[in-house]
Amino acid sequence: MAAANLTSQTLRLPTPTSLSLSSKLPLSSFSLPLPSHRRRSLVVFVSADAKPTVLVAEKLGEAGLTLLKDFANVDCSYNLSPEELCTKISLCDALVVRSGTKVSREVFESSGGRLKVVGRAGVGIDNVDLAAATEHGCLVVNAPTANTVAAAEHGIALLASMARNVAQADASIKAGKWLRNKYVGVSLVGKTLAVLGFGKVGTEVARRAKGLGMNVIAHDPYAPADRARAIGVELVSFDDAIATADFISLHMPLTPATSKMLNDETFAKMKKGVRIVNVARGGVIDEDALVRALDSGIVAQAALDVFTVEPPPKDSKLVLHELVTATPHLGASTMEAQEGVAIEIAEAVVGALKGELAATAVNAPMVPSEVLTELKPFVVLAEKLGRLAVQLVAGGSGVKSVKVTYASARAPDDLDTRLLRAMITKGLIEPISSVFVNLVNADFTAKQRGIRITEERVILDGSPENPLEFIQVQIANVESRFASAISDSGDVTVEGRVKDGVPHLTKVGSFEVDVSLEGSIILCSQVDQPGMIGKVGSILGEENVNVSFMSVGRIAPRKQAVMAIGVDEQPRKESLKRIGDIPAIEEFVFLKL
Ligand SMILES: NC(=O)C1=CN([C@@H]2O[C@H](COP(=O)(O)OP(=O)(O)OC[C@H]3O[C@@H](n4cnc5c(N)ncnc54)[C@H](O)[C@@H]3O)[C@@H](O)[C@H]2O)C=CC1
Ligand SMILES: O=C(O)C(=O)COP(=O)(O)O
Repeated sequence: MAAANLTSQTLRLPTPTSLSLSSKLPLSSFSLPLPSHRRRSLVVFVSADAKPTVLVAEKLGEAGLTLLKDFANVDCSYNLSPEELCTKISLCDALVVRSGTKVSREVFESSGGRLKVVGRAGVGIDNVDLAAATEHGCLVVNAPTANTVAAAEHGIALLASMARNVAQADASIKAGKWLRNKYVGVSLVGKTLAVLGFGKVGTEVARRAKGLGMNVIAHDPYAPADRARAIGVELVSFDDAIATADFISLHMPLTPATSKMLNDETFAKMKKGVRIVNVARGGVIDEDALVRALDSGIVAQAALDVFTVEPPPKDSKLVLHELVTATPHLGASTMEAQEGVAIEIAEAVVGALKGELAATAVNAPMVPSEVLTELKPFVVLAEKLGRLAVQLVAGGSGVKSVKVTYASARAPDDLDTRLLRAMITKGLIEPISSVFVNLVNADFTAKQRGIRITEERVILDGSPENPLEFIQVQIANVESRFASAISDSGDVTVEGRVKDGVPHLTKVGSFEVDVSLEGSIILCSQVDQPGMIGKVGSILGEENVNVSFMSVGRIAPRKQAVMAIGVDEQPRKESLKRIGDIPAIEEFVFLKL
């Protein structure tokens, strides 16, 4: 996830002797104990009571449909027009598509915030507007592995049938002809195949092509050379690949960087008579330039499964070209792949609707479940610290600059802070807006609201058993509703730790306190003196407000102090006024968690 407005740095400090170690919680799933009126999972926000509705907009294998139906109301509506999709989507929590449905910005806008998961039953997500999905807090998941072999096999099928003119010869014999001289082909053995895009499909194509006796080279700026070497493939530059190859097979995703990678200029650098296979995306080739290259003889033949516009126009020069073998985007269309993809996507969509973090998330960080289990109490702490900090800011002072400090005995690489940062952002933004923030849209929402979050790591000495010792949230350049919350650095500051699995507030401004972060909190500031706890406690008792925790932090005996009181119920306005009226109390604030 892009985090353009984030910076981080690392400091090393000794471990404070007073630190208590938090215990690990045994957790089977990831649902956060938020207040019941806003009980939401981290990733998606589907009401626990109602069965979610999943719109399946393209044909999906039966096994996947069964999995979806076990959990949700499933509406299978194929061939919807863009307008029909926009109308239906406002009634759906999840949408499942293949490559034939454009999930545009209008779809997210039309959903009215209800659409929380888009499942792409396949690999390529170029038909989904990922930026719009992220802006709308909608998780996008795909099924990245189940159709790899099918796509690779189709690539090999196209390669071999193109080389031997199978499709053209078949059409000719069916037209009553017997043209043995016209359809003399070329051999594959000993020829050089350049695989462009050495990912899952590209690797499987390379492996199979080697089995056919081809010399395989590959170009992929991001692929590790040792993975290529392991199957006897040499990684080369793009120019070397296209200049050397007798056959070129395309396997990169369609992105702004790969769009029209094959164009007049690059065709001109190819070996005359090269043959091209495309089972990736039509848009990686400039199709008009390919027609020109076929006509001029630079490209001897092309075998295409994918097109810039699908289906291509009936009079497409490319499809009708006699040197072109074409199939209607069949790469993933085997019985086995479709069953596998359907199961893979149904599991991902159901998991996401249940609030689990998806392993195949495209627009959110993937957090392994063991990391989640360990981080869970800190995730709760992070959100609550964000909530407390923002409520301490006086109205009118805009939150623009937030510094988060994570203190841990672990090495920086061992602590993934994306989840914590997202939850702090959620805590900071939700109390002051109507926006729901989740892991998908947290960084985007912060950036959009002009909030710059900087992260700092403090590396503690000592046992790295726990992921974190404390988290501190500081909001700079703001006034506070509670002056004592301003620390020596001039920032609104709150700090918390996890104790026995429960998040605690342990610092407000420069005052050390200790109150568990359950229910709500009253903070009072006064000059330390006997009887204060009793006075406040008895007012709350008379008002039938249950106190869960009380703690006083002070500079020194009988000097300035902050009293933190955890309460289970929200006190009435009058009760709070009575507390404020206690003569020794200089200021007080009620904070909802
Ligand atoms: N025709 C069909 O039915 C199917 C098509 N596909 C398409 O095949 C493509 C590859 O799929 P997978 O191998 O599963 O994805 P993948 O993500 O495993 O591999 C893609 C590879 O392309 C590389 N790449 C990115 N930019 C590149 C560039 N500028 N030049 C060269 N390589 C670049 C990446 O580093 C990555 O290794 C995708 O576009 C996908 O949509 C996949 C399955 C079926
Ligand atoms: O998985 C991919 O990227 C594909 O291109 C397969 O597309 P499909 O699901 O068959 O429409």
